[in-house]
Amino acid sequence: MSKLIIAIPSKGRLQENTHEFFGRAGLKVVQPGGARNYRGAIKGLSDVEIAFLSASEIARALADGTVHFGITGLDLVHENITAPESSVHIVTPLGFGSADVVVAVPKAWIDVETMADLSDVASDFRNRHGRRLRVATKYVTLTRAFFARHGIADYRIVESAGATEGAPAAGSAELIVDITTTGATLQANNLKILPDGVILKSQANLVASLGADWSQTALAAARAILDRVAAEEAARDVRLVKAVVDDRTQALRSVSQIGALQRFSDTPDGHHVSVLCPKDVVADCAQLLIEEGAETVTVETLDYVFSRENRLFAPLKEKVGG
Ligand SMILES: Nc1ncnc2c1ncn2[C@@H]1O[C@H](COP(=O)(O)OP(=O)(O)OP(=O)(O)O)[C@@H](O)[C@H]1O
Ligand SMILES: O=P(O)(O)OC[C@H]1O[C@H](OP(=O)(O)OP(=O)(O)O)[C@H](O)[C@@H]1O
Ligand SMILES: [Mg+2]
Repeated sequence: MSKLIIAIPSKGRLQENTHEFFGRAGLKVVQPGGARNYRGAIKGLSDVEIAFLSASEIARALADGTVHFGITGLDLVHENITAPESSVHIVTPLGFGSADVVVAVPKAWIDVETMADLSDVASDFRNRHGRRLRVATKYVTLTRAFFARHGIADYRIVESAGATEGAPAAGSAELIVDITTTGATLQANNLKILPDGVILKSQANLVASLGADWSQTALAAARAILDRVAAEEAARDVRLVKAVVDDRTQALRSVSQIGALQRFSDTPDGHHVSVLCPKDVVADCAQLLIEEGAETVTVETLDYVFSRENRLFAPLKEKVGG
């Protein structure tokens, strides 16, 4: 009878967008215990519990199986979870929290343009100074794996909890691996990204834990949540187009040729058409319907498009059984 537990960021960059994401799906997150209470609920879904954690704690909770779903950055999934493929399932990217984990070196290193150049510098550095090149980062796991892939072994990691970009100027490291969005912080610290040194392109994701207790209750609640999320995502890409035409069958045939247009509903009179049209070809669709005799074509934005098949739930169910 265990409830579905969803971990969402309690603070930081992902918090606001996460609330917007739930809001769009028609899900209202409530904190009955007040803003400082770290447990919450979703209005109307009694089998769901919300855990408010920091983005990096969410990645660890997913790995441990103490929560079923979590919203966190892909960077934190790969940094904090030892074998992500076997312990979590990515349900869907969420379109916010975009940032790249990158290798950045001082701009003054004009001879270093690639990871191969960095590899040469690392060997030289050791020979010349009798100590290893220092890389400041909080992405220890990602850095080790990436440097190994580039055959770089002559370096040492200096763990940095914050203000990593300041390390080279402060003399505590020669280069850094850090997260960047606008590049403003790197720029301000006279650092440049190595073009082939982009380790990971991250964004916020809805992630499921494979190790959580997926009871029938939890699975049913997951389905209810993912139905709404999938329905909202599907609605964003289409418009409902309506018209009265000379010949319905003929008109449907015509508009079905301009892309993934699906027939939406049947009407008995043979003249009304109402179709779901990909939003970027709406004007073409309207034109075709006018050619098929329509005087007026109306276009509506939809809130949700629910389907029998849920493209988000099916792959999850496959993995967690049930
Ligand atoms: N410009 C950015 N700088 C840092 N993180 C960003 C940026 N843009 C998006 N993010 C994402 O935000 C997430 C980190 O958010 P945040 O710093 O709030 O959490 P945290 O690191 O868990 O918190 P704390 O640093 O207090 O432990 C990461 O997944 C990261 O990819
Ligand atoms: O490329 P930019 O757009 O400049 O963003 C990147 C910077 O933003 C983040 O720091 P944040 O301000 O979140 O502080 P933090 O180090 O305490 O997380 C991150 O750690 C970088 O320092
Ligand atoms: Mg942070």
